[in-house]
Amino acid sequence: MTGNQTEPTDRESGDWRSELRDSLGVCGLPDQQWADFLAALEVNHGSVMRLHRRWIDDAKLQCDSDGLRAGHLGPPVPWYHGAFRHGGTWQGRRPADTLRYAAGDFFLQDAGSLLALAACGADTDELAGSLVCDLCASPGGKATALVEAVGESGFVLANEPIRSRLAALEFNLTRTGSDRWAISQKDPEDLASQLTGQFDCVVVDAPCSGQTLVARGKQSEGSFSARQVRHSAARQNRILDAAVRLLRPGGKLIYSTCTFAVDENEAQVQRIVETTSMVPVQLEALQDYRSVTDGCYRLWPHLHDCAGAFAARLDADGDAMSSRDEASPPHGRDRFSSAKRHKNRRDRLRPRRFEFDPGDWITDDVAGLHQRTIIRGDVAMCVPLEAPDWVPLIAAKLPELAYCTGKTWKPAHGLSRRAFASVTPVQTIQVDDARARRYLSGNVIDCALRGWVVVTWQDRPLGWIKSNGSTGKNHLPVPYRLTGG
Ligand SMILES: C[S@@+](CC[C@H](N)C(=O)[O-])C[C@H]1O[C@@H](n2cnc3c(N)ncnc32)[C@H](O)[C@@H]1O
Repeated sequence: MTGNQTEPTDRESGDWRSELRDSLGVCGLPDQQWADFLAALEVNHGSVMRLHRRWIDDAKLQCDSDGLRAGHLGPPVPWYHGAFRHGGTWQGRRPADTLRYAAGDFFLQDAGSLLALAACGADTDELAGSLVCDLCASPGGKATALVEAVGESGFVLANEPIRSRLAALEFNLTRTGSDRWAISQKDPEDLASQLTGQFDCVVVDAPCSGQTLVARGKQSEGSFSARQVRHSAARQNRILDAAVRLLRPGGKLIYSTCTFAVDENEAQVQRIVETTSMVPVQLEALQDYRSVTDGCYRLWPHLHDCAGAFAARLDADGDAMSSRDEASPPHGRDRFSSAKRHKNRRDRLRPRRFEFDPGDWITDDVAGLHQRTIIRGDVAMCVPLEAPDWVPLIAAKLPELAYCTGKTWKPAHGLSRRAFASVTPVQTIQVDDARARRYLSGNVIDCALRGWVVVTWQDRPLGWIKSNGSTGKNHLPVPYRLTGG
């Protein structure tokens, strides 16, 4: 795409601007905004920092001022509590090179992607204790916020059908420090057949023509073509129909895209309203971003300093859904019968005794108290006891507990990161900034302890070392290391 701006009257065939203008349909911009919109489309708006909820005061959802403001956080993102602009560097470094980022204090994402999270109340207590499905989850910009939002009594199933995208999702979920998640790799229709009527909230951040991503070089001009829009809309129809089936009566559906085309946005919502008992929800907090269709919200690059975004909120009419689902078994264990039939034979769900002793690494009795442990091949994973029965049967990946090399079991990196939540390490070593940076760069660090030790920085767990009483060998997996020096 070139930087040339085109007048609204330019309609020669094949021009991406006219295709874009056509695709906006009823959401078309007034002529006087068109040039600004086109110019803003080509600007890279940069990412914002979404703070982990543990750094936001629970009672008032006020930003914890401990060092965050001093680190030169910019203005807050108006549509999402706890997200801030940062102006390119923070604490003199790129945000992704800071110790706070390595420790999981914040995530970096486009401000527009926070619109969908605001629509489901992920920045409030609305989702606390909920069972949430993120149906199109990788790389996890939304799933990580959802995991934080459901807290210690909820659970998130992060589904991503494309295998090659699971690693990024797992990486980001591990950074949350929570064990209240599982990853599935299912086609949405298959998932809906297995888990009909289970979820309090389903988030569909749908694959789309990606018209907002052109400035970031992630999408070509082809994303503006009517053909591409039609192709995406057809896929969205299928995903949305599956999403509705996954909802329990009274549950909420969040639909979002990163495209402008009305056929992928408002028209999808309209279709769902007309063909199901879902009801659009007007959200007081998002009134400034209302679109032409009830329950729909938009951000524009020239108005809101972000790539642009669409989000909608629809709630399931409890009564209508109950009668629709009368033929289905009630909410509860029976629902999982079909999933149970497909029980994964690789799982050893309740090993008679561990082939390793997690008590060498953590003080909690992982087996008996809070977790079910599942061993698949060389990896031991865990599920909170209160999570639904179907979780191990559906999950492609779960929070890791340990892994085996040769005959030796070693603690998984994810276990060290959960030192915030369910896990208490037997041994920790507190390090200052310089040693933290050395550790996060993959180096050994001095340590007078022996055995497995969690390295902590400002009380935040960073990862494991195995120490011989003088030197701690670095066990931080490469993807979690800092690259900025
Ligand atoms: C817009 S991205 C999701 C971004 C993610 N929610 C986040 O916030 O980081 C859409 C995702 O949907 C996945 N996807 C592709 N086809 C799909 C399908 N048929 N059903 C569900 N998800 C699909 C893509 O692989 C991609 O990871």
